[in-house]
Amino acid sequence: MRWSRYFRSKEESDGLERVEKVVVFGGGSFGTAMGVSLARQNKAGQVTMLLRDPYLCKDINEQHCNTRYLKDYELPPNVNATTSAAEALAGAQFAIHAVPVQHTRAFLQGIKELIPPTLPIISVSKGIEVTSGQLMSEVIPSVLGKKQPTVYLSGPSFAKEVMMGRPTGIVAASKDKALARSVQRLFASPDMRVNTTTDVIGVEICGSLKNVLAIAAGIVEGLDLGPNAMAALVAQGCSEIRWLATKMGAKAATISGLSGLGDIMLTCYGSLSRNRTVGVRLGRGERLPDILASSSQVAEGVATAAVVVNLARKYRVQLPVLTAVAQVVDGHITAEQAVFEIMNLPQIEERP
Ligand SMILES: NC(=O)c1ccc[n+]([C@@H]2O[C@H](COP(=O)([O-])OP(=O)(O)OC[C@H]3O[C@@H](n4cnc5c(N)ncnc54)[C@H](O)[C@@H]3O)[C@@H](O)[C@H]2O)c1
Ligand SMILES: O=P(O)(O)OC[C@H](O)CO
Repeated sequence: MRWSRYFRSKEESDGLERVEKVVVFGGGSFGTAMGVSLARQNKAGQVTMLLRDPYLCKDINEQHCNTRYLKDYELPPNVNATTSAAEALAGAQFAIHAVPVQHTRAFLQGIKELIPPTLPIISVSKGIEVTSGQLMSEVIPSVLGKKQPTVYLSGPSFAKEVMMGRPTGIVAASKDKALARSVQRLFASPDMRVNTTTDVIGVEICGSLKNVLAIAAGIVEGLDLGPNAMAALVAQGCSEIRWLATKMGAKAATISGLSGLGDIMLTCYGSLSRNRTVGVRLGRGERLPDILASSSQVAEGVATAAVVVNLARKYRVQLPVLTAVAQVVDGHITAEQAVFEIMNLPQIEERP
């Protein structure tokens, strides 16, 4: 028997019963994209997005378009939106959490009384909370309780590519292997492959730090330093992420997998990356407040960069590239000064 037929028959034998409803927290580009991915396959009878903006709700419900974040794409008819958490959560069997990390705690605290304790939360948010230094796998349980089922989705996945139905590979990380497999079956499609892992820390720290490295990659692009410099920078950044992630308990397979190397390559080299774009504009001399004010979309690496400095200190790891991003983002040094300082660090032996 061909392996593909074997695995297909196995999946079909224990396939997920069709999900009647999925709620999406956060009606931005990725929450929309992942909800649409389910709605298109009719894997979820109804996808309801919980938004704050009643006007955007109206556009989604009447024009079938997320006119603010994905205006060029039509939404399937089984995607709707509401500003009512009670309405959004009613009957939902999974929740996709796509609210930016820095706003997650307040958001969840505002609706936690309405969230059933057995509702699986599938977090797609990538970053580290500045106020606590916590990953999403710490923030969500700290608000909803440690028994709330949670899965953390990460990997090389631009929202627009998902909306276009282009092949995408991601990782579903959970300590609950059966839950990770359920989420794998929920999102798996001819357009989306979903690996599973129990290495939640590894998936989360890689997904968070790659955003910081992408800002550095953008700076190299913005300064027009060329492909040699870009390759050297990304390689150094990969080492720094490996050193820190390993110290934090990440598995090597995760670091070299989709949520690590895969997402690093996509975000550092992919022009769709918001984090990379922030770096490009910093490299061209724009001020960070002007850059952030000009976009309605989040670049999680800007906030996460500040936390990297504390993590480097806590785990006693030298992270010259990742910490330089924090200094540029804070305005302590310019992009040019960051490059000068890194290039003039002592010449060293390659570290494992
Ligand atoms: N866009 C992508 O390609 C992509 C891919 C993978 C993962 N992600 C991650 O998904 C998360 C969401 O990113 P996005 O791209 O959808 O962001 P976005 O900027 O497109 O949208 C953010 C959404 O969060 C909402 N929001 C902001 N502050 C809020 C608050 N205080 N309370 C409630 N809602 C609030 C906004 O209204 C908006 O709907 C991020 O952590 C991002 O790193 C994004
Ligand atoms: O646009 P970015 O930089 O937030 O990256 C989006 C996704 O995380 C890519 O995997």
